[in-house]
Amino acid sequence: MALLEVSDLRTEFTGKNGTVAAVDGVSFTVSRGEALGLVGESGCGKSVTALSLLRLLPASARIAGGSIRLDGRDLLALGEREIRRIRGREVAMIFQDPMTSLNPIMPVGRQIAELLECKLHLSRRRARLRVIELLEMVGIPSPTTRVDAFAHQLSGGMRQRIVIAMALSCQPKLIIADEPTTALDVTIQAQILSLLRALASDLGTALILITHDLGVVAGMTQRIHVMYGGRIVEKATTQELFANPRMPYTWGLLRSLPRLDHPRADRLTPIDGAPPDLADGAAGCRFEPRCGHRQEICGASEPGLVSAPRHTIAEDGHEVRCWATQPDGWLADATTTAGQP
Ligand SMILES: Nc1ncnc2c1ncn2[C@@H]1O[C@H](COP(=O)(O)OP(=O)(O)OP(=O)(O)O)[C@@H](O)[C@H]1O
Repeated sequence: MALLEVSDLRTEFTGKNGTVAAVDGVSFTVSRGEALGLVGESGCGKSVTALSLLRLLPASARIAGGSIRLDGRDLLALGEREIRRIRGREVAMIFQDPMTSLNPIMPVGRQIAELLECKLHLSRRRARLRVIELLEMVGIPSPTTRVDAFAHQLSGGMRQRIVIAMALSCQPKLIIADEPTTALDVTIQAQILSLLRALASDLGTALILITHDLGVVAGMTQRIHVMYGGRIVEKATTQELFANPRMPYTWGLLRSLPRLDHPRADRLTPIDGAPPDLADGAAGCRFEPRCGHRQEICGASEPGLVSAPRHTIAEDGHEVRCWATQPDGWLADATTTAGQP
């Protein structure tokens, strides 16, 4: 049994202009200790998917369908007290801006200690000692001093290390990291990502890494799911996705990545057009208006997420939502468009 099983999840926002499904029919699993990347442009539904998992949605949103199972337990059926027990203790979240997770008027160490006292029932003294160990583990220099620092006295990278220590403090089974390094300098980003990867893998913690940047998940995850317009449009192992991407949207994401073999910045090609307006309820493939390979059927009806044809891929389990690259599609054999600006 997978650690996390998300099935046909649908999360809707209701506002003045009616109801839109920000997450629409999303299904995926995460195994124990596995790292999964959830990738796509801004607004494609990555964060809403993550917030749905822990039922941390804003008041204007609701989970309208599907199921979320953690270790076999249906998280959507739990009461508020029970889901609160799961947060932090079994599933922890790391957000983009560490300041959203840290209390500015409480020493950082005390914030982690409170979690340990409340969730693991450690005494105040034992919690403080454990916090110092955790700060050491995430590479905070002089942890016995820094334990009493306030968030504003630390750099952005140090704050994110504190947030990682907080996420790991109760030894959760799963960490969801939503753009954990976007707010940091590039050099610090790499340090924080490798720290997160090393700690999660040492401790056997599963990880869902959410990012708009395929480059970030390349070295961090075993599998990648690409999202577009509230849907998953491609699923594959990380190696397979980079070797044999099948969906034109994924090709676009890959073309917009800097590459060492194409050092000139002008070789980067952003994807033309804007993400879809989820309110317009178009019948076809959601990427159709921006796709350079579209044909009539693409605007008329939406393809399902199906296994890619075996002769064009190296691995089973590779799924794609695209008329063009399905077995009898007009790009059924095209595999080289990827990353070839
Ligand atoms: N507070 C909100 N009110 C109304 N609609 C929202 C709200 N938050 C998100 N949405 C809708 O959900 C969609 C998905 O948003 P989400 O934040 O999950 O995207 P994302 O892929 O995580 O992008 P980003 O990286 O910018 O956070 C948005 O395009 C928008 O339509």
